[in-house]
Amino acid sequence: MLESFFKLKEHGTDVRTEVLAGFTTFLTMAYIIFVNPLILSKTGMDFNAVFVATCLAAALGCAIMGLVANYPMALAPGMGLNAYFTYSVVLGSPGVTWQVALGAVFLSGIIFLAVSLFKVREAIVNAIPQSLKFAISAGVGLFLGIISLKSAGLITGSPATLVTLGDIHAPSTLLAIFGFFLIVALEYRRVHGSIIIGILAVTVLSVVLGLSEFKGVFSAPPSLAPTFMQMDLGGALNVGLLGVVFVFFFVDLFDTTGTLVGVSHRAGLLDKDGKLPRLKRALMADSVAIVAGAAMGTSSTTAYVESAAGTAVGGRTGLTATVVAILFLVALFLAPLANSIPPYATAPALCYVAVLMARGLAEIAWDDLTEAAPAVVTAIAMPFTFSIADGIAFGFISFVVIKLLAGRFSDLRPAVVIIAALWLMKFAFFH
Ligand SMILES: Nc1ncnc2[nH]cnc12
Repeated sequence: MLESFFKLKEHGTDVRTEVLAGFTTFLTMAYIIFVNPLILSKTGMDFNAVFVATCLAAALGCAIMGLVANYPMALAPGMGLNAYFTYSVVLGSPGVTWQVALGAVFLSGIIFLAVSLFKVREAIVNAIPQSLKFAISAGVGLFLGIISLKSAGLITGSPATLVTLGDIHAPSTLLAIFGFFLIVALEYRRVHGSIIIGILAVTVLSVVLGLSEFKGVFSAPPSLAPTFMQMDLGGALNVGLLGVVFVFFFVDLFDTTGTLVGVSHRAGLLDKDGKLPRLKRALMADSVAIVAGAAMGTSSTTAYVESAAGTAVGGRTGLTATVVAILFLVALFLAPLANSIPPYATAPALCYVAVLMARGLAEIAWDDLTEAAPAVVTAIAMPFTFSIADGIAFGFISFVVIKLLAGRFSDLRPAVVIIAALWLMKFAFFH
């Protein structure tokens, strides 16, 4: 039955390989069930409810990806947008509650669903300059980088220089540094689950040193009630939040499309035209999980680059993603373990994901100043304004201005000029 449903033989794989691939991918991305609740609960959201929402949104996204799209790609609430949700949308904007932010995620998911079903998606993706696409993902990496350094205690605020070196003798900071080196070393040696091993190693040392409390491993799944159906759609429809909805939609569109195509390319799943044959279904898996995730209580779900770990050990079909979905359901029983993990144990994982995402910088056309300058502006503005949205805005505006000044009018697609003009108006009238 599995054979015919997932067309295993046709893809040159078997049940054993697919199950192994599912376990491998799950282990590389399971850190999100600990990291996501820690980040989102800073907004006042209930930690345990976010933990449950994270597991369920990931399980739903993976199940649709596996059973409907038949791809070995896993999904979960994405790093980057969870930080944007917390630090920029809720903590950074007076009056915006986490309920309103969830409403914005929900709306972005509906737009994503509509755009994926109709042909608009390709038009949008094709209209955005390559260098800005890579700069956005690299900038999100740098944004995660500054957050990780802050939560590790490695940097701190300074009235004279804005940021400065933190207390590098603090035991928690030293543990975070150790965790990062451990993850990089294990990853270099191709140990599966290196990120989760790093998080757990720091947690165990922290408990042994008496810095944090161990609250157990297993329990019945906690209640979802504190965040379930709490989103405020009316609040999110406020004109001042249109930019936020746009950023959730826009970043996820590039994040997911880029990841799906990148991982599929490496796994040999693209057709002879370099396209993903069932991309529409794959994007549907993501948009449904975004909408359901917002209703349950988490920021946007996205396709995970970590899926490459599973395809590297032979995962080729939706059975891999289905196994990941089942494992996320099993993870619902790990709430006490999630509650035992201190922020400085997840900081190394954030920093490692920053390393992965910064890779986009290599793809920028460095020899063309009119491409490189806006790309660098985009990427560095994200950590320094502490906002993915401002980074995107700076990127589009500087791209248009620089191309105009250089007389390179043919490089300017109407969509890019319109987006730049809208951001400029927002800065002029709403900031
Ligand atoms: N935003 C993201 N995009 C792709 N893969 C990820 N893994 C964790 N966060 C991710």
